[in-house]
Amino acid sequence: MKILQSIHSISYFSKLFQGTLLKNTKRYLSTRTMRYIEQEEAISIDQELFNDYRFSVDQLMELAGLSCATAIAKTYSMEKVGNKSILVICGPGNNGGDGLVCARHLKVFGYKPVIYYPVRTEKQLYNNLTTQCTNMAVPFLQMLPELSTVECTFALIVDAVFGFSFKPPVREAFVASIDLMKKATVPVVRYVAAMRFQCIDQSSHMRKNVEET
Ligand SMILES: NC(=O)C1=CN([C@@H]2O[C@H](COP(=O)(O)OP(=O)(O)OC[C@H]3O[C@@H](n4cnc5c(N)ncnc54)[C@H](OP(=O)(O)O)[C@@H]3O)[C@@H](O)[C@H]2O)[C@@H](O)CC1
Repeated sequence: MKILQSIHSISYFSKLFQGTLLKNTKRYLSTRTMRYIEQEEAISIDQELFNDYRFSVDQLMELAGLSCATAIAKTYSMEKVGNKSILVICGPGNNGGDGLVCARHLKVFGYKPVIYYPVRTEKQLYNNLTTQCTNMAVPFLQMLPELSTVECTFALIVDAVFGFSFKPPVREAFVASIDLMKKATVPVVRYVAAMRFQCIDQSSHMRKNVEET
């Protein structure tokens, strides 16, 4: 599960978009060539943001979701997406929260996000985020759509399932979602891609890493 273990904290991206460079991040930005960072590095960047810079989870999550939605809008224009929807698959943790924020901003941008959020964690933060989506008419699916439905209904999938707290193996509730993303021919967007303002689609890289799960 290399790609999941190395998924960046979105808070990291947030800093980029806010033009703030923290000490732990400078070493990742020394050249224009970006790379994946490992799970522990992502955690330490987040710790720095929380402890030294006193950011709150809500703040970072908002920036994370907005950054991801912005990256999607830059990569997949409304013309490219056409009349199709965007499937946002959310996990039970903060990465899933990032996905909920991303969906809300996609809606504001004029896209048609649809959320699949199979395991809801009872926390005020997530409850608020789901309420915001509901009130903004972003639909929540009760069931994961079939692959054939995904192919004809959705322009892309946003993978907001796991972040750096993922521990293999994937539990039953998310096996079908991971499997769907492996099989789908529509692009699968991961947060890691936001860094370069381009999204990882069904490239061999992404596919290879997903298959490592
Ligand atoms: N730090 C921050 O505040 C911010 C972080 N940000 C983002 O959040 C990400 C880190 O967030 P996170 O720590 O909540 O972890 P994340 O991986 O999203 O979810 C953990 C959940 O998944 C579950 N789970 C684990 N393994 C599993 C498995 N095999 N199969 C099934 N379930 C499994 C696990 O369950 P548990 O093990 O606790 O029972 C728990 O419920 C980070 O990468 C970045 O994207 C931004 O929002 C900015 C603010």
